[in-house]
Amino acid sequence: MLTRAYQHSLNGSSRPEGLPLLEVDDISLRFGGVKALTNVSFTVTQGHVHAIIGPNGAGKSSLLNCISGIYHPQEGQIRLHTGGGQDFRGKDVQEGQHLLTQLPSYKVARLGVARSFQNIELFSHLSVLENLMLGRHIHMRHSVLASMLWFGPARKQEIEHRHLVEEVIDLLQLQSYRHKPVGALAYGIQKRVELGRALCIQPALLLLDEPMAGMNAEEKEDMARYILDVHELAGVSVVLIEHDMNVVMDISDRVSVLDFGKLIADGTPDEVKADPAVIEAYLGSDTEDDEVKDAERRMQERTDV
Ligand SMILES: Nc1ncnc2c1ncn2[C@@H]1O[C@H](COP(=O)(O)OP(=O)(O)OP(=O)(O)O)[C@@H](O)[C@H]1O
Repeated sequence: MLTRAYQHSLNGSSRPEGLPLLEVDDISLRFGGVKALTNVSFTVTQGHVHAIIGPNGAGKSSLLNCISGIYHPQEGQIRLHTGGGQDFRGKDVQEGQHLLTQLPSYKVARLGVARSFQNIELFSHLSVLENLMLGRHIHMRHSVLASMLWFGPARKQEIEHRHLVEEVIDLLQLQSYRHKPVGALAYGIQKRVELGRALCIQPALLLLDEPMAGMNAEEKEDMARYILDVHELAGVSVVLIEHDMNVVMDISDRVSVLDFGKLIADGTPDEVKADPAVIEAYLGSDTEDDEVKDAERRMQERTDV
């Protein structure tokens, strides 16, 4: 629940809602003989929560790594669309597109593609506030040293960033943990801090890799609510990998399904739930023999180069 009016927009994209924000266009990624992704295409729309689901080893993390510039697919393109609206300062931004597949990960991050990882990647000895402030470094013009010395423009900059960070703390209800070292917090709270740090970037697109992994039912429910707040109140577009189908179906606008590196379905949660290919991928064949044969067949398909 929001407790006050926010001065800063946390959404770093100026694309009007409903327009394509990210286009994954026919990408294929191989590791030696293993086809991690084969001819995968789909579009993420501005203002959507877009889930990527699939059984273990389906290629979900590889796909997220391709979007964030950690992996570079051998074939295909990923385009991030910018502009065509007003940025968070109210300035008109011309429409343009960036080929993420040609950029190293730090340049993809500078375009506002923020991500969280399956394992918590926070500085455990630093406080919640310090971890969140680190999420702002991408926007800081003055050096960390100048900020530490706390003079002139560096001080002004620090105060401005601190305001935004306080709004993220408020949105994610982290007030009571502000000065606690992250390592001392419960797992579910640490995952929330990680979400907060990604949000402090003012992302154009937020990539979340299994934000609810390892959580109990109550923690999952909380996290789902915070993701919805990030989406509905802050207007941030989200790409989410998640194993819990109930959560995915509840909070997603669109779902893409991978199986053995191929896109087998792409649609609304209801369309995907009713898709026979998805049901087969999740439930497998009727008998144990069929299951083994099916797994062998699909593994063979995947390693045929
Ligand atoms: N760096 C790598 N080197 C070699 N093979 C890799 C690498 N990264 C992924 N793979 C392979 O690519 C395939 C897809 O793996 P990926 O981790 O993307 O799947 P996933 O759907 O995220 O799985 P999970 O749900 O278990 O996290 C697997 O066969 C995996 O072993």
